[in-house]
Amino acid sequence: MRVLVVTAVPAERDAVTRAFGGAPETVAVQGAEVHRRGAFDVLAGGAGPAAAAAATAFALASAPAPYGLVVSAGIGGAFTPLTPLGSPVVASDIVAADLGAESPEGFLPVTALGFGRDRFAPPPALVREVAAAAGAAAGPVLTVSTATGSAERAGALLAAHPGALVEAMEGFGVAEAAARAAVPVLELRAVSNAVGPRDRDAWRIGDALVALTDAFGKSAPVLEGWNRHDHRNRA
Ligand SMILES: O=C(O)c1cccc(C(=O)CC[C@H]2O[C@@H](n3cnc4c(=O)[nH]cnc43)[C@H](O)[C@@H]2O)c1
Repeated sequence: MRVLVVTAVPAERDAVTRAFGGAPETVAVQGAEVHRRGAFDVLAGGAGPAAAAAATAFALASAPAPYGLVVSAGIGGAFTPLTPLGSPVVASDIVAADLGAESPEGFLPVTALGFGRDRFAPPPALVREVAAAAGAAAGPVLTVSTATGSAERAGALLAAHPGALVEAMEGFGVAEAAARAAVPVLELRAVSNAVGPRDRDAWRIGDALVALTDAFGKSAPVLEGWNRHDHRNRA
């Protein structure tokens, strides 16, 4: 089965392809470049949910053979010390954390406004298998358009989304595009920083990219072998 992996930046894309060894083949697609290695096509689609959705939609629509799975991958910020720097996290839910409206009573998700959707659920059995293979924690991963930079904002996000493990900026965009193509989605992140007061010097991007490579190396057989029609893979 073919797997499309979408990252934000080339450094994350290269961390993913390193997991498969050797040099990837480079294939031009509309608006981007896919790095192909075996069953995996890896694409740096840009930062933020809009760029991620556009890149994923183009890649899905222009693929010569259909993809069976789309994975949003990269580094991310952790809400809790339970997922320390350099640890992998797989999303049980991909949540649009700031898509909605403010109100005097707090944040209202877009669904409370009567339209759209605010989350996607990857196949639970796939989440379990990837978490076990990669040694990853599983839990909600938030998609934000603005990276959190204060303790107040971190607290507000956790109040609105209890149990959130990580925030990043692309998962929900990738998931929207995948859903429209009726392809299952997964999000796999490696923790580069703690969510809270902005301290870019404290980000451990190198360690997170190494962890991302390791997580993909361990998950690749599960991802490649995933078959959503196989009864063993159902929730
Ligand atoms: O400067 C570099 O070498 C470098 C290498 C790889 C990645 C980066 C990024 O800046 C990636 C941006 C990407 O990371 C996600 N991210 C990471 N931490 C957070 C966070 O605390 N809040 C939100 N997003 C985060 C996000 O998906 C960005 O698109 C730099």
